[in-house]
Amino acid sequence: MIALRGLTKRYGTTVAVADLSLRVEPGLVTGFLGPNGAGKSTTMRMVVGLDRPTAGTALVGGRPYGSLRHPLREVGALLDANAVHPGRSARRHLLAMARSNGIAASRVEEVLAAVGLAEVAGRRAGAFSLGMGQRLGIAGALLGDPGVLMFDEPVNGLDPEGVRWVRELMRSLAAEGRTVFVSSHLMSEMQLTADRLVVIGRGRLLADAPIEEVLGGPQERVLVRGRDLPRMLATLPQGARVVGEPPGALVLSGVTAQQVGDAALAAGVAVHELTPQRASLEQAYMELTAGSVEYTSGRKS
Ligand SMILES: Nc1ncnc2c1ncn2[C@@H]1O[C@H](COP(=O)(O)OP(=O)(O)OP(=O)(O)O)[C@@H](O)[C@H]1O
Repeated sequence: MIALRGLTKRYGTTVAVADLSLRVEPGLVTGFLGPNGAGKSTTMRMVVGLDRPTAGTALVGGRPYGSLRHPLREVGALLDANAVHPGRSARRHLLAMARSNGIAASRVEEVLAAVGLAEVAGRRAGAFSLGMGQRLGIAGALLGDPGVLMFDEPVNGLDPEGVRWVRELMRSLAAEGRTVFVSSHLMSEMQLTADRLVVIGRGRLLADAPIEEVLGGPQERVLVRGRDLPRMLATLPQGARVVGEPPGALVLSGVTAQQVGDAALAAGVAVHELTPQRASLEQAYMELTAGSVEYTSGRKS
């Protein structure tokens, strides 16, 4: 578990992280979201002792990172995939990390195979592609078989197969009972991967909840396309509302797809499409962070 209490970081007059208190629980994938500059990387860096909090605490398994004897066995982190000596091979890089943390050299071969780098492990890390660098960073995080894992933008630069691999890896690490804390700007990917979400903006906590709650619960919308839709509206149950009118269709809330289908049948209206629509995380995220975006393009929409 990761526990933050009143965690605060200032750089001069910039408040990067402001009084953040939360727990990242084991057995779940917790997504960490926020606009550029929101303070995600700074928060993660403080958890692993790379930055000193101005105030507050960050604990891993109940202890400060600095007091862990073999930190890589407690918490693995992918924070900056470029933080590898470019002249070193992937294998030598991992062997050096293993040695300093009392980890068996055989584990290096295991993680190289797990991330798909076994065949290129002898090559200079400096010649790696962005995606290979990410895989090497993930290998480093997994090296000590830790109970807590943090990944800052792990799918950055990965191809679709790699993105899917990361998703499955996160899910399986959580299923093994580990704590998985992962930041990303890819909302569609987070929607598929995370159980819980922590959203911050300008260093402050905006949401800390199960993903379903952030998405606004199970109230579905239903898109219906067909002929004579206005005729059908009269037969819908009470509570049904039209919330959108894309060309040739209606978007309804307050009813299920089944109720809409039944109402259409009762009204003798031909239906060409009937689709339940879930709120997208992107939409929910945009609404949550609307007031906290630091860097915006000039265009207003
Ligand atoms: N070493 C530093 N010196 C001064 N300011 C810093 C430093 N590191 C981060 N900041 C500032 O702290 C704020 C938070 O930055 P941080 O990198 O943690 O955000 P982030 O949420 O990870 O952003 P992104 O999504 O763009 O990676 C920003 O305003 C940033 O400019």
